Amino acid sequence: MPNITLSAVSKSYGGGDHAVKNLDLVVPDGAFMCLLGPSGCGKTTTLRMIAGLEQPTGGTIAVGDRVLDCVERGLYVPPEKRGMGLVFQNYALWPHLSVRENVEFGLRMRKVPAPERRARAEAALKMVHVDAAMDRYPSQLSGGQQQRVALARMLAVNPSVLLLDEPLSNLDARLRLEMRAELKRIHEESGATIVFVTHDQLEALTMATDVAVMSDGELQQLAAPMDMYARPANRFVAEFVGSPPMAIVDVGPSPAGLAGSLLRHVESRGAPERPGGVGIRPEALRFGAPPASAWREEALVEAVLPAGSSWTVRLRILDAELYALSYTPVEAAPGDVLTCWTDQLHLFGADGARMSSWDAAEVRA
Ligand SMILES: Nc1ncnc2c1ncn2[C@@H]1O[C@H](COP(=O)(O)OP(=O)(O)OP(=O)(O)O)[C@@H](O)[C@H]1O
Repeated sequence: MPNITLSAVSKSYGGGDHAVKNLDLVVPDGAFMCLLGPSGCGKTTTLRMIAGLEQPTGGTIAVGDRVLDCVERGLYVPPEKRGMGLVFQNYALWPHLSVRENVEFGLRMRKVPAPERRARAEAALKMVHVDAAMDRYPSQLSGGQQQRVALARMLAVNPSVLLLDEPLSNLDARLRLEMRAELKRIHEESGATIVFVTHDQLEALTMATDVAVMSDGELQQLAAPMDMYARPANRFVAEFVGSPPMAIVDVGPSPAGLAGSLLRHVESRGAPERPGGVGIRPEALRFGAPPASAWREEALVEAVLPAGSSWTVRLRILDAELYALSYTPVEAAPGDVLTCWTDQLHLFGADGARMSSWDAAEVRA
């Protein structure tokens, strides 16, 4: 299936505020795209518009050359004619049908002959590893198994586009982890295009090939997950993606303390413009002997929080409190003073946008 293209898509409910504003988005064929953002940012509305469950109030949605929605031309293709599979947060399995019958249901509706139906249902259940429970009823399955059956039901129909709205939200932490790996495998094996809605940045980073971050109905950044993590396009994305989040130090008109120290450093490193904010990821804050090009300061250790495989350290640096995240043991105690440094600073302009000229300057340096 070709790309899904949203052009200047808007949606307002009942003439109120826009849930989605002027959205331009291309979902490439075969992509695993996550729509990521906080509650109410418009991601579910976007997914429902792609599915045809909501009609946009402005713009165009197309798959390749086939226009599915065009507000200007009064064009709208209903969900059942879009050839897309849907799984929503509250997946409903028929309680009186066995697992196999549940998966065959959609195929029966499409009048697929019985032997083929059976074979496709079994193949889909194998793909999600629930084939051993084929003759059980939903009430005899765990939540995770039920979730997989819902996925199998969708996969059996063989859609080239899968639309998933927080499908892992009812699962416990261990199952979520397992299902992330499963979904990634299913994506690779099926070759389907997946659009996945989540507010969980870890889910987006671990599974997606492309992440679209939304806020307040608007697209903030569209990028491959690790590119987004390394080079967030603006302060919103920088603070939303990453845990613990990036600290962004405001640089006012007469910066003192930590802001002053950071500003002096970036100016000495040839920052092309004066930033409005300087961001530091906790794991980019290091201890010990810094390289000559790094920013450095003395830091007072306030607390050390070991968590098995990582150590979070709360530091006071000049007038500010920052968190450092280390994946090697931190042998320090409250009251100790350490030299901390980083060579990975993120600069944002007064408007909050990333100063990519700084990234380029850093690469040259
Ligand atoms: N049927 C509706 N009628 C009126 N307003 C709606 C409707 N559906 C969504 N909205 C509003 O549109 C905005 C976007 O909602 P949407 O559900 O798309 O966000 P979301 O990012 O998916 O949030 P969540 O993660 O909480 O589901 C919100 O302000 C919401 O209140």
